[in-house]
Amino acid sequence: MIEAKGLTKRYGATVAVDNLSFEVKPGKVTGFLGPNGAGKSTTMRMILGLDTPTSGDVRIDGQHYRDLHQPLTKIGALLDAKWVHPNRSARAHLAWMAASNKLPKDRVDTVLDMVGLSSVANKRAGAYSLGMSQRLGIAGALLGDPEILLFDEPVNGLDPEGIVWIRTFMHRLADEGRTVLVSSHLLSEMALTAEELIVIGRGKLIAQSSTTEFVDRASGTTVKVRSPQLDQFQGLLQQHNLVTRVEEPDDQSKALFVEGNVTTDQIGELAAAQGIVLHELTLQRGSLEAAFMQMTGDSVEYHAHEIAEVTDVNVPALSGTEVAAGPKEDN
Ligand SMILES: Nc1ncnc2c1ncn2[C@@H]1O[C@H](COP(=O)(O)OP(=O)(O)OP(=O)(O)O)[C@@H](O)[C@H]1O
Repeated sequence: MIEAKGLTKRYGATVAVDNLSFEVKPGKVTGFLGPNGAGKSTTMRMILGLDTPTSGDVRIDGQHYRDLHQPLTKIGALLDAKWVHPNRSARAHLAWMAASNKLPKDRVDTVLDMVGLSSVANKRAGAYSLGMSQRLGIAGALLGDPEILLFDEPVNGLDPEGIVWIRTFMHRLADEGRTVLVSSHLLSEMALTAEELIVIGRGKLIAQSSTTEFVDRASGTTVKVRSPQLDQFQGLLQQHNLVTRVEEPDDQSKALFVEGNVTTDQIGELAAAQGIVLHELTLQRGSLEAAFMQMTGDSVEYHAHEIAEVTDVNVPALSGTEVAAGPKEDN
């Protein structure tokens, strides 16, 4: 488990991470979400002892990174996929990492096989595509067979096949009981990958919950109903003070949507009590994008009009499936 308490990092006047407390538990993929500059990488660097907190604390199974006996056997990380000498082969790079951490040599071939790089293991890493480099970075993280894994933006720049591979791989690692923390600003991808979420904006915690709870809490649920007695049923639901709307998509029959976080059980029982025939009864969840916008809606309005005075949590608006990036300050 990773546990952060009041974690804070300042760079001069910039507060990169602001009194952040969270827990990352084993057996699940936890998504670490936030726009560019939110403080995700800084937090990961502090977990790994690469940056020192200005105040607060982060521990790995109760210990600071610096106090771990053989750190790579406890926690592995992919922070920067291009952090490999370009003239070294993947095998040589991993062999060097294994030797410098006193890890058994045979782990090199094991992890190359796990990430599907065995057939290109002797090629120069400098000639690798971004997808191959990400796989090599993941192999390095797995070298010590650690219980805890950190991946900073592992799917950035990957093609759809690479994205699906990484998603499936993360799920496998979590199913093996490992603690997996993955940062990303690709919300639609995180909705598929992460069971748990830690959402931050401007260094502060916005939410920590399961992905489902985050989406349901922020954007609510709707029940979709299709029925040959739709008008009659709509009237009945309105008598129960339920908010409904009817939609008629081109390719499907008319459907009724019941708002207000009602359950399919409630709607099904109302229909049964009146002998209404149902052809469909489905719970519809909002998207993670919609939830994120809802959670940060006030800030977005504020952002649009008074950007110069923003001092509190303020996550910029979203564009497509990504959290929009504000101008990043120089490091
Ligand atoms: N070494 C540094 N010196 C000064 N400022 C820094 C330094 N590292 C990070 N920052 C600033 O701290 C803030 C958080 O940056 P960080 O890279 O942790 O965010 P992030 O959420 O990982 O963003 P991205 O998605 O772009 O990787 C930003 O304002 C950034 O400019």
